[in-house]
Amino acid sequence: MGDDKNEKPKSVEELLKLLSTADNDSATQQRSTEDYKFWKTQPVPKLEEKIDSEGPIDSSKTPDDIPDKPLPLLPEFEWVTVDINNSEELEDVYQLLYNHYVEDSDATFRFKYSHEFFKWSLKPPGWLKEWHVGVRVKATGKLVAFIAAVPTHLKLNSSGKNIPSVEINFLCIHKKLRGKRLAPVLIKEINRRVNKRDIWQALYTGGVVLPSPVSTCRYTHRPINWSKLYDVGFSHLPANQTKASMLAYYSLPPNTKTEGLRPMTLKDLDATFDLFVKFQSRYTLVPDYSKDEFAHWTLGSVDGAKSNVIRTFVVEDAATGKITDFFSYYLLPFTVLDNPHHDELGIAYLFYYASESGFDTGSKEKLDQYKLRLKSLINDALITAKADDVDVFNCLTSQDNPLFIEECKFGAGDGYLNYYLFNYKTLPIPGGIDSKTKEVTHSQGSGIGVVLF
Ligand SMILES: CCCCCCCCCCCCCC(=O)SCCNC(=O)CCNC(=O)[C@H](O)C(C)(C)COP(=O)(O)OP(=O)(O)OC[C@H]1O[C@@H](n2cnc3c(N)ncnc32)[C@H](O)[C@@H]1OP(=O)(O)O
Repeated sequence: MGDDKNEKPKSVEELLKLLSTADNDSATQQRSTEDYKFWKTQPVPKLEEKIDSEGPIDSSKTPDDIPDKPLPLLPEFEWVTVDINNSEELEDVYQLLYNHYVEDSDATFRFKYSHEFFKWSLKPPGWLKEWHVGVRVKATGKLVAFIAAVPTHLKLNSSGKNIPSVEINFLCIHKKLRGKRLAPVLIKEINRRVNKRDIWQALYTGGVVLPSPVSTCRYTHRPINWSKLYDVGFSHLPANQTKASMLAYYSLPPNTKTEGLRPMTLKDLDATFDLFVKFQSRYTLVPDYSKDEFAHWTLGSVDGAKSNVIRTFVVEDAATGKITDFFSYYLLPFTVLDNPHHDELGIAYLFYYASESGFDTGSKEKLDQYKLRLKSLINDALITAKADDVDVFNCLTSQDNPLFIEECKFGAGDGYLNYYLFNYKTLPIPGGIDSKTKEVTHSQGSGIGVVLF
């Protein structure tokens, strides 16, 4: 965690880094597109390319041009469509990801995806079963690889283009099958299935540097339960501090401060959606959600049942009844292995938010007012997250996050997240960090207005 240079982040940070940066080292950085055996064959911009115009890279195909059958696998494996409505099949995905997705080198922490988390992230409105693609061992039925697409529309506010797309996520191969070029086969298969539905663009993120990121954001972390983070080895005690001083520094008031703050309900949907749509125009790359999609992503379900994965709060003006602000975050804990005191770490990730105070930030005075409002809202998010047993609150340098990161005591981590568009060229989008030093640019936000898991 970067709030103190003396802290030496260990396993949790390492885990996030694996998810977010993987081989973000200088050796990888120096690869040219020609070194990417698979990616150099795909419709993505080259690393060396200077982009001067925006638009699809290959727009020559129709669904009829796309093969009806997947590429062949080795005879002992078979393609499957995973039915996540079937609890046994969902459990297969859970087990594959739990055991093989991302792990720190000590195997101390693992992402604790839940069935509910998968249902939320893999079943937004318009989801298709055939886009949950697996590879099973024919003899045993064991699921050994997975990749998923969910439908979305992306909007590039730079050009006003609306792009029917998918988000690709949860690419995972069993550890024993790594390095065997199965990933390109999975990517081609999900591409085939998506193309068959006449969709030709995709958004995906990753730590790996591939041809070619449209933006790069950095992870930042805000300790909430510092002593627990210290106990499990996430936070370290800086030489010039005491445990008491660290606890005092990260302590939070018991109650939220914003007047009219309360959990969002279905009856807030119309007003919150309008606020969101208007607010999102400040970023370059945003999801163009329908109201149904927005309801799914902010409420989890529209049947009134409390979600265990997504929290959304609105601010209602007492005098006018108007929704003036909202924020949301999702919960994705870590399992802590082999620790005598703790078996779980509560983790929240900032998701979407909006504030009327962001509509006019033209003057310094207005910008300062907006920054103050953001600080106050995010502090309240930390307080509500604490009540949900969250131990650390993470956010990227996407959206306007750099405007409150320092003020709200988030520390810059080692993890970077690259954003990619498949089959679409666009000018580079600022990711809230300096392109050379990679430090958070506190004076301005980023152009990335979309959040993936
Ligand atoms: C229009 C619709 C389009 C749809 C498709 C849009 C594109 C979607 C793209 C996918 C977005 C996924 C978003 C997420 O889910 S990001 C999460 C990725 N998953 C993990 O990190 C989990 C743990 N790791 C694994 O399970 C494996 O290591 C994976 C599966 C990642 C690679 O397996 P393995 O280690 O056994 O490798 P290989 O021998 O089979 O294959 C090597 C080739 O694969 C390229 N590689 C490695 N990692 C990634 C990566 N994260 N994105 C894209 N490509 C990647 C690599 O550069 C090399 O190509 P090239 O260097 O030779 O060229």
